[in-house]
Amino acid sequence: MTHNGKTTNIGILGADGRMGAAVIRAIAEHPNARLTAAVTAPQSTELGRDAGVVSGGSEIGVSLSADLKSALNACDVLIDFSAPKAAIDAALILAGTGHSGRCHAMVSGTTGFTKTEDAAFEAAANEISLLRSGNFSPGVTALSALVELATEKLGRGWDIEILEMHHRHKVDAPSGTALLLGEAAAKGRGLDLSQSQVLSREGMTGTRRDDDIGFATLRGGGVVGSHEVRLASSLEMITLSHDAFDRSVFARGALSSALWLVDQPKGLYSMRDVLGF
Ligand SMILES: NC(=O)C1=CN([C@@H]2O[C@H](COP(=O)(O)OP(=O)(O)OC[C@H]3O[C@@H](n4cnc5c(N)ncnc54)[C@H](OP(=O)(O)O)[C@@H]3O)[C@@H](O)[C@H]2O)C=CC1
Ligand SMILES: O=C(O)C1=N[C@H](C(=O)O)C[C@H](O)C1
Repeated sequence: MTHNGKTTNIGILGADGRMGAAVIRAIAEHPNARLTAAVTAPQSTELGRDAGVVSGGSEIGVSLSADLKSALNACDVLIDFSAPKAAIDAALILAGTGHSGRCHAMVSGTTGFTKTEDAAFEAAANEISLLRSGNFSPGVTALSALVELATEKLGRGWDIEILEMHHRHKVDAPSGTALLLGEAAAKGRGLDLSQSQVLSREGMTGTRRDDDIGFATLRGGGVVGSHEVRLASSLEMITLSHDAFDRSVFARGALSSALWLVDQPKGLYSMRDVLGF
């Protein structure tokens, strides 16, 4: 992907988290991106420290701060890997009439939103350029297109089940990626995911309904992110799967998305728009 040689100023929300650190490292390696703001939670013990050092690299002259409004005056685009409340607060400030700062674009990878929170967050896209994805890896973006194609072509008679495994520190389930793949499967089959999803199973569940889309969640160790979509008929089964080996794959995808988004008009975008799937 080309970036027409200009330098884009980037702010990161969730700067001292696992993904925040990975994004800061990715920015440091990119010739057309510059970190200009690093925001974390008010209670963080890292406040005031240099963002480059906190991310495990060398000093870059940007201190970690809890001042989101100042950060939004210092960047062209905000990359968010934090928590649902923090992400929604940032989107509301950006979209609000009181915001006159330079930033009018936000890339968000935060997961774990309720349906109500999803709607509140995405409403910001009426005023700003907002790109969100449950997974910024090119591989998962391709996988979601493959899942949609397979479920569309195979049609009924193939049961859809989605399995995910993540590290022991993850706080939400099912993962944003599992839900994204569920949306793709539902779209291909012509279903509404909110009507079809079975997010977990326990006890006397009864038999499976034809249009169920089942989810299963595993947590353990340092697993970066593994997903499987199983399509099972009575005679055979297809397994479409993806494994992320390193968080840098998400960080680089989010950064490419941010460099793409700054040139887009306001609206809601996904990784599939960035990669042309
Ligand atoms: N879409 C994708 O490709 C990917 C998405 N994710 C998602 O990104 C999110 C973050 O993941 P990860 O980095 O592993 O989690 P971490 O817990 O390591 O990081 C989250 C960071 O956000 C900070 N934070 C919390 N509240 C606020 C706030 N109000 N303002 C500013 N910062 C805040 C936390 O600070 P503190 O610790 O002090 O609370 C922490 O530094 C999760 O939702 C995860 O699912 C993760 C990987 C890839
Ligand atoms: O929390 C994580 O780590 C990840 N979260 C995202 C998700 O919820 O799918 C993406 C990735 O799988 C890692």
